[in-house]
Amino acid sequence: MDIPPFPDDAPTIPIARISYAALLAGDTVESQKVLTACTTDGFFYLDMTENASGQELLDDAGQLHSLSKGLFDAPVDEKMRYLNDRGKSLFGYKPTGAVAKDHLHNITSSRTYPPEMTTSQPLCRSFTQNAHVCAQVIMRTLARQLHLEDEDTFARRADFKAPSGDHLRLTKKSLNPKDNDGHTIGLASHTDFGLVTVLFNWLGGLQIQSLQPENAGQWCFVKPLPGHAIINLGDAMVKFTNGTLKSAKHRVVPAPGLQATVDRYSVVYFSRPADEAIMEVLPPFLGDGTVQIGGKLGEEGKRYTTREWMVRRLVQMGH
Ligand SMILES: O=C(O)CCC(=O)C(=O)O
Ligand SMILES: [Fe+2]
Repeated sequence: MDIPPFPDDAPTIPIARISYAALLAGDTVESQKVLTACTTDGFFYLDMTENASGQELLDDAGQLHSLSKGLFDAPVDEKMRYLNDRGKSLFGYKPTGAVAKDHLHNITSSRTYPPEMTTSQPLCRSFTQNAHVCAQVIMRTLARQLHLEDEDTFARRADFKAPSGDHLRLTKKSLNPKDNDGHTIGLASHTDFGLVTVLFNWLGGLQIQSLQPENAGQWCFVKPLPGHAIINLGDAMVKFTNGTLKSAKHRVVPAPGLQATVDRYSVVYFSRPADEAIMEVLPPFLGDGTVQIGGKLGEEGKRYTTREWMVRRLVQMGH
């Protein structure tokens, strides 16, 4: 891939670098790094190059990157045929496109996707399957590190075969010279809603807020690292653990330096609890019974299923 270099002088955050192969092997030092990352920055790099399923995920992400270029280059009226049903569904075309795990794997009935997407179904299936496994490996690692009796406490709530809001999202952001003014935000500050997000991008632009004393609170870039995915947790993990784990705020701004002159794509898998899973603090985190974190909905006292909760979050975010 021919992309301009990430500039040396752009402020970056040195998030942890963790080996996927080591997590799969149950390495305790690497596993501890996951828990530390998920209680501090909320983001970490996962090295995908040392094991077969990681490498496959990396290769599939590269192919989806190429596929994205074709999909987004289609004329607008062609793309509008696959328009997302705003406010009702996550899937279909909008300036960002998304494909449901459930549609790809015949878990629920599908919708119309562009022909390129249909012919690439094996690729999308393989990517979503491997990304789901990766998300569950992170969830099991966290459960073990938190000394939960059941290491599937989180992962079980993300049963692959159960209908859920899990999806693959392909995004493209084109250069708009007037955006490159140092102020424009491509994707406003937000936290992801779900369990674990597995992100691949090739250009800078993603930012999180620094925790380093010398520049605390400053938005700094998460510089893309070849061969690595970027992993972060969503609000469902915060809710389940009563605030023990963190879903960090992040945003996307134009890529720094010369990188701003080329189109920016990202390939993301969002894992979420199954639609029917109850969004509540799990017993090991109840402590003296005080719910620390009510989510962002002021929902104290009401039990929502994940589907209800996600719909409310979508409305809240103006989707
Ligand atoms: O494009 C990126 O690097 C991040 C995208 C993101 O945060 C999101 O889609 O939720
Ligand atoms: Fe996000």
